[in-house]
Amino acid sequence: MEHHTTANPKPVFIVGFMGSGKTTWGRKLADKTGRTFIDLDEVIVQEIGMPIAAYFTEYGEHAFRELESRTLKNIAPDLPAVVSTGGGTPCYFDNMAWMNRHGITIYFQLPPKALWSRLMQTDIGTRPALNGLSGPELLDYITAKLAERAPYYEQASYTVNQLAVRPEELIALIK
Ligand SMILES: Nc1ncnc2c1ncn2[C@@H]1O[C@H](COP(=O)(O)OP(=O)(O)O)[C@@H](O)[C@H]1O
Ligand SMILES: O=C(O)C1=C[C@@H](OP(=O)(O)O)[C@@H](O)[C@H](O)C1
Ligand SMILES: [Mg+2]
Repeated sequence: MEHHTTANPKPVFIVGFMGSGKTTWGRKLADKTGRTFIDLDEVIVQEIGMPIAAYFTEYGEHAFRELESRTLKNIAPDLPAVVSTGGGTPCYFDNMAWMNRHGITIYFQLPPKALWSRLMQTDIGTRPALNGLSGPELLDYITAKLAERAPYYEQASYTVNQLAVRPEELIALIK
């Protein structure tokens, strides 16, 4: 990928619910396009020196959202990066408008059931926004939370069906 030149130098922001594959696909997409990969949660974890769940417990969600917004806006506007955001990032402050102004935004859309089955297979404790829920209660929670967040996600430049999209289609979007 060394010789790849990126025609579009703006950062690409991937948005969507927890479990939609932002981190997994973001990394792959960056690899395939020669862009720098940035996982917003990982940058935050590096800075605070503790897991996000521990930060939530110690300082509360509001402090996390402020830190998240500040970290997002520290990303250089001319860095050709793929940025995997956190599931809540677009829904606080003017973050979504900021991302749309500074880069290309892609919403990874998935139905609640698909998100649920993925999240059920991960360590739920690492995602404080799930409140430790599992089983049918988690599905209800995902359904309600997704309905609340969808209006923000839908402001993205592109919405893709994450279950059907092929990597080449995503690459074409950001060329
Ligand atoms: N395309 C996919 N198909 C099936 N499982 C996936 C896919 N992409 C990601 N996953 C799984 O779903 C979980 C959440 O993925 P992750 O990339 O961390 O999502 P996000 O960053 O959006 O929360 C992980 O366990 C991952 O292995
Ligand atoms: O949806 C949310 O509110 C959150 C999602 C997480 O990111 P992922 O979507 O990558 O799990 C992380 O930012 C934090 O735990 C809060
Ligand atoms: Mg992630």
